[in-house]
Amino acid sequence: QFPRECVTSAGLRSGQCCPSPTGTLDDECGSATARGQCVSVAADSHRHGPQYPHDGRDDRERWPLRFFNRTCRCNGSFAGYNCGRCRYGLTGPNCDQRISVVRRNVMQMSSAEKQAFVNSLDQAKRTVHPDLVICTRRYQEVYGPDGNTPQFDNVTIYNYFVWTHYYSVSKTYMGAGQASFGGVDFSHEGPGFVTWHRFHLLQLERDMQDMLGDATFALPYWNFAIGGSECEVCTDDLLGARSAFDMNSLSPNSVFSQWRVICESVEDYDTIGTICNNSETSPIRRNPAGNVERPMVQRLPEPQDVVDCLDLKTFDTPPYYSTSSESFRNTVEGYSAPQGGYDPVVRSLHNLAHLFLNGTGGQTHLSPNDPIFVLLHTFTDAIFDEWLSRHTHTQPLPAVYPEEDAPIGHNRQFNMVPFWPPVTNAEMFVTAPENLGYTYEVTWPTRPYTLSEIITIGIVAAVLVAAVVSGVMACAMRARYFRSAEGLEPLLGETFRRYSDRQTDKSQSVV
Ligand SMILES: O=C(O)c1cc2cc(O)c(O)cc2[nH]1
Repeated sequence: QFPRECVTSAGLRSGQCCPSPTGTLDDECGSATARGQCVSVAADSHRHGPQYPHDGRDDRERWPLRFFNRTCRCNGSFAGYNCGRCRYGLTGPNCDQRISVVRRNVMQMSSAEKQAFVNSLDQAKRTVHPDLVICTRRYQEVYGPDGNTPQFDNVTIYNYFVWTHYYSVSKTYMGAGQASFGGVDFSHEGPGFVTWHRFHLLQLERDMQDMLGDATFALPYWNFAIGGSECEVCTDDLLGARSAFDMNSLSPNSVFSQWRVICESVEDYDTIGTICNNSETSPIRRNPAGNVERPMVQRLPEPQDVVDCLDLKTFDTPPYYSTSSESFRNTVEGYSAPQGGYDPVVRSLHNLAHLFLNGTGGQTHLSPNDPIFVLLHTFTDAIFDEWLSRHTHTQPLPAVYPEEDAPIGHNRQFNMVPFWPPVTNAEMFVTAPENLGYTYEVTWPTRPYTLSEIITIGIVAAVLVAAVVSGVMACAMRARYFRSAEGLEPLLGETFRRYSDRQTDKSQSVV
């Protein structure tokens, strides 16, 4: 959420977070080397949708203005909270070398690659984030009981990934004894669903690249649209098999059975207004296809669902919410049928994959605690990127992304909560290979042919075959003709000569 060096009492009171990449004076945002400068934060001021009627009550409104109003703006290829890093897809001291980050199907990785990925996730679960810390109190209480002890915690790289998701979905605290307001979600049920989760993954990938010292490290994906009720990534060489002792737990042979979740105490957050911190509590729970009360979520999405969803032409439709129809976003998110029609009982694609997991991964405030979340969302992001590349030749970007009237947090220029430095939905609404430096190695399922297409193909094929056959026959006859004309067919020539000779002899004898 915020750089460690900004959350001192003085830093918070100044409202400015413009550190120097070299740690020297007079070098805010690397201004001494023209990397960037300290500027006022631009926060979205367009009207948001009617779902949130409590303006003024939530720290996340007009993010991040409740905490900071000045931040670094980096020049050219530089990026990061102090402009000490490079934009996505670039590396080197001057950020002028291209790098390629290729996200691959986890099922096509070698055993050694799978093992390396599992180990790197486990390392991220144990490594304290080098730069960022999380707030553990609402802004009203953030200076601590004595007014001079800022309430922030260190957090590990993976737990930061979990915490940011929790913070974005948590309810609005309405005061002691009042019910918290749940009709708010800064990362789901709106157009920002795809952009928010895209940045969420990029942040984790970047943090893991830094942790590993490998700028090409790429998060893999799980193609969950394979139908059936088997969780193919739930094996001990990947995300953990089912425990033989407890249907809802992970096998002790998986390192993930040792993981403990954060952000479980929702009751406290919602009733006494606390915020999740880095404290780990219970193990991950998962029981794929085991929700007997909801048979509809016992099967994974089908390949055809991806085909149908990618065919939808409109990015999002009013009210830009979980009730939108004919919206690509609401369909890939999974509140609509794969063909786009909204139906309140339907769960498809991304939502269906979450609910299929049936446990930690199926509850929004907890779901990233189960590392399957990473693979599920890289695939969701791959579908989003494929949609962008197929549909934006005809529609200009970012104009198809709503500028106003989306649910709070989801307007085009809204800074996505709770990321730092501020990053808007619009900045993630771009094709990944050209703008964000990563690609997916993926083959998309294709639509089966319709009856009229099959008939047309049959007719065209028959005409082609007839044309080829008649062409071949014509050539053969011509060849034969030329050979005979050149006297190259002695037998026929002989027969013909003898016959004509006989005719000649006959006519001579008559005469
Ligand atoms: O009920 C749903 O549709 C549902 C559950 C769930 C969990 C999760 O972590 C998400 O990110 C989305 C989601 N949707």
